[in-house]
Amino acid sequence: MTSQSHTTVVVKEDEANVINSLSKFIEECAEKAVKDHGKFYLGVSGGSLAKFLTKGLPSISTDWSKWLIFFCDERHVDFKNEDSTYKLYKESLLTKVDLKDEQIIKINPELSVDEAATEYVQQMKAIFTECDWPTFDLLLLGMGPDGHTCSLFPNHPLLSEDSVWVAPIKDSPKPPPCRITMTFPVINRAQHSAFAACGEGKAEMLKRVLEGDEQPPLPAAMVKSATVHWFVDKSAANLLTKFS
Ligand SMILES: O=C(O)[C@H](O)[C@@H](O)[C@H](O)[C@H](O)COP(=O)(O)O
Repeated sequence: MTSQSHTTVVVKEDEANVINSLSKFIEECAEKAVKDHGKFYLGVSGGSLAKFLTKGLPSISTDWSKWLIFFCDERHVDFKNEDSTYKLYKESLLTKVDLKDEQIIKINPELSVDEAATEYVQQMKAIFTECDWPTFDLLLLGMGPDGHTCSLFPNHPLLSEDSVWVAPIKDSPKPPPCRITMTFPVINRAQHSAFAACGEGKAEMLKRVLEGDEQPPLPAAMVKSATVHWFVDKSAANLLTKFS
C-alpha cells in the first residue's frame, strides 16, 4: 500500500486541553463518517488513552447509536480483571453515554489467545463484509515509552505481519503478556489515526517518533493512515523542534 500519509501535531497546554481537542476531533470524525456511510467505525486503545476518552467523550454531541467500537488491541484477560481494557470502557464510558454494550466489539477471553484473535477477525468480517481489509474511520492510539502502539512492540515479528487483520501476541513486554492486536495493514488503511500522549515521560520517545528517522522505524512511527493526528501536551512536546 503506497498511499500518502499526512501528519499533524497539536500541542496543548495540559492534559485537560489535550482531552478537549481530541474529543472535538473525534466528534467531527463521527459526524463526517455518519454523513458519509451511516456509521462511525472506531478503534480504541487502552492505557492512558482510555482514561482520556472516558473523561472527554461524555461531553461530545453525537448520535451514539451509529457508533461501532473495536479494540486496536486488547489484553487477553477475563472481563473482571483490572487489566481488561473493555472493563475500563464498560465501567467508565458505557455508564455515561447512550452506547449499548453490543456496540463494543469484544474479544472472547474464554478462548485461547490464538483462537480469540481468529474469532475477533470473524466478528470484524461480519461487519466489514466483502472487504479484503477493514476500513476504520478513526483509530485512537497510544504510544508507549518504548515507542510501541497497539500491542505492536519494537523489533517484534508482528511489525511485519501483513496477512491477518488481528494477531495474537503472547510475549508482550508490557504486561499482561497475552493480547490481541490489529496489524499494520489494518491500521494503515484507516482514514484517520489519532494519538494522544501526555507527560514528560513521553517526550524522549515523541521526539524520536516525530523527528527521528530511525531504522528499523519505531512502531508508532510506522502508523501511516491517510491522516495521523497527534494530540500532545507541552510536557510531552518539550523536546520537539519542528512542532510547537
Ligand atoms: O492496552 C494497551 O496497553 C494499549 O493499547 C497500549 O498500546 C497503550 O496505548 C500504550 O501502552 C500507551 O499506554 P500509556 O499511554 O498508558 O503509556
